[in-house]
Amino acid sequence: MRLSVIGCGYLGAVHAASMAKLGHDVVGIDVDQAKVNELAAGRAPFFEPGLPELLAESQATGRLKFSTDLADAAGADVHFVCVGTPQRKGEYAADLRFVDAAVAGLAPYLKPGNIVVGKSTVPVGTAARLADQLAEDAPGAVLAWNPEFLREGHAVQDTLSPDRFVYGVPDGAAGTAAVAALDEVYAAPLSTGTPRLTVDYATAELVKTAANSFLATKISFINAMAEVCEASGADVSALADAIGMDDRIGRKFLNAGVGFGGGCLPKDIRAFMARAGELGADQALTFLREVDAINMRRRSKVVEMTREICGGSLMGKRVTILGAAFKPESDDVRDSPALSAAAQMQLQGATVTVTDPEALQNAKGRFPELTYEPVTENALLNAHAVVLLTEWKEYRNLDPAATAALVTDTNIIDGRNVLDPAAWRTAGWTYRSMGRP
Ligand SMILES: NC(=O)c1ccc[n+]([C@@H]2O[C@H](COP(=O)([O-])OP(=O)(O)OC[C@H]3O[C@@H](n4cnc5c(N)ncnc54)[C@H](O)[C@@H]3O)[C@@H](O)[C@H]2O)c1
Ligand SMILES: O=c1ccn([C@@H]2O[C@H](COP(=O)(O)OP(=O)(O)O[C@H]3O[C@H](CO)[C@@H](O)[C@H](O)[C@H]3O)[C@@H](O)[C@H]2O)c(=O)[nH]1
Repeated sequence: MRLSVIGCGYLGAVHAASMAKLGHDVVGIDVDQAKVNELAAGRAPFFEPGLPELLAESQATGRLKFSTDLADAAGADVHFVCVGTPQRKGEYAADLRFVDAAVAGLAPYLKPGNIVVGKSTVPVGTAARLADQLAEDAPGAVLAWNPEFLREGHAVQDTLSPDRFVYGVPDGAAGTAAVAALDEVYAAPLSTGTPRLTVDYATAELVKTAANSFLATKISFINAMAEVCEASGADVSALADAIGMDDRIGRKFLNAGVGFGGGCLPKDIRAFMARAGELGADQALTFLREVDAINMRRRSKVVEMTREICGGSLMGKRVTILGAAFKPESDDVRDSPALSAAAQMQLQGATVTVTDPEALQNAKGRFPELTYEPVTENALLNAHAVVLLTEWKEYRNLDPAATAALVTDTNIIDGRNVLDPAAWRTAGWTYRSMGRP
């Protein structure tokens, strides 16, 4: 099939390359010329394991092209909308300008029977509004909403072998046509038995925001337990292991620490609260306000712990932060707990050096006031405190004795509960973690 993918960021670039891998002819469109140049040259404009190989492979077949000109999307049968829906400045609500612009820009190039497929995460009600707009601007084109559940760091695998497909489609013949088109696009993964659910627009939109809200709630639940563990001397990791053995609960997403960040969970729970308010259902989601508050408290908590381990003040202290990305295997620093805590420490008078294997360039753009050092050993030199905030493998595998030889004071805070407390203490470190004694 001929496909277009509008918006080639973390979602769209992986989607475009993966669809070409499935055998489709794909054109990826983005307004960012630098990003398109990189992609067109076969290079990934961000770090995502497996994406460079996929880009090279798909481009060698001639089935994957990139452009900044929406006119190049003309001729495609199915158009995927993958543009950003960030949090609006100073508000909780999602900024839908990019989605609106993408759909409006696409309309003149659509032919009757073309399918426009929204993949961006949007507030419930957006698809119905866009379908009305398309009915006027591009009669005969059909809108579907097909939310995406990929995780950064696993994006290629999640796209090619998802847990499920969710199709939000209109009633009647238009819906049948949209389902048939999406089934053809995803024929290969569907043939392996991947479940596929066909629902209305509102349900499809809500499946996505509900899933992210559930994941955020699970993380904040365990972080709330970590607060109680900190007050009582219990061990949150042992607690998570024990409750996670109950199949009804499950161990995944019960890792306590500095909390969740990224371009999805924080903004999605906020946009969901804002939308529920507009719908008069805000009471239903007041718990998400608490989920957000618990999460933000963890960032302040790690700053407080660093202050304590440094003797009560950060003034004049050298602090090394291990990790800048919001999670390992990603260079994404959007709403990164690590950088947020680092900036708070710097404001309290510390000289903060941040290291990360992939995210330093992005981090510099967001927090130019911090010091960045790509080589872990150099970043550790003469530190008064080391704070692990993104659990990259190389930080999990640090040798406590060798690390002790680099620093001024052997103080470490494990903000992701991934180090072995006994090994670090034996090597002479004052070791503290979040929710573990
Ligand atoms: N990142 C993820 O892991 C992930 C997973 C599932 C869903 N989502 C959702 O997918 C959407 C995109 O997220 P992302 O992380 O890829 O964002 P991103 O910021 O990395 O990418 C968005 C891209 O859209 C481009 N763009 C903006 N307006 C455009 C227009 N009018 N025409 C063409 N391109 C345009 C931008 O230049 C940018 O490259 C969001 O709604 C997000 O919530 C993201
Ligand atoms: O037990 C855990 C698990 C995760 N995290 C943190 O939670 C954040 C989000 O992690 P993850 O969900 O793995 O990353 P994303 O790539 O943001 O993926 C989420 O957001 C995407 C965009 O909507 C969805 O598609 C995915 O399904 C959803 O998992 C990160 O900061 C993690 O460090 C924890 O603190 N504890």
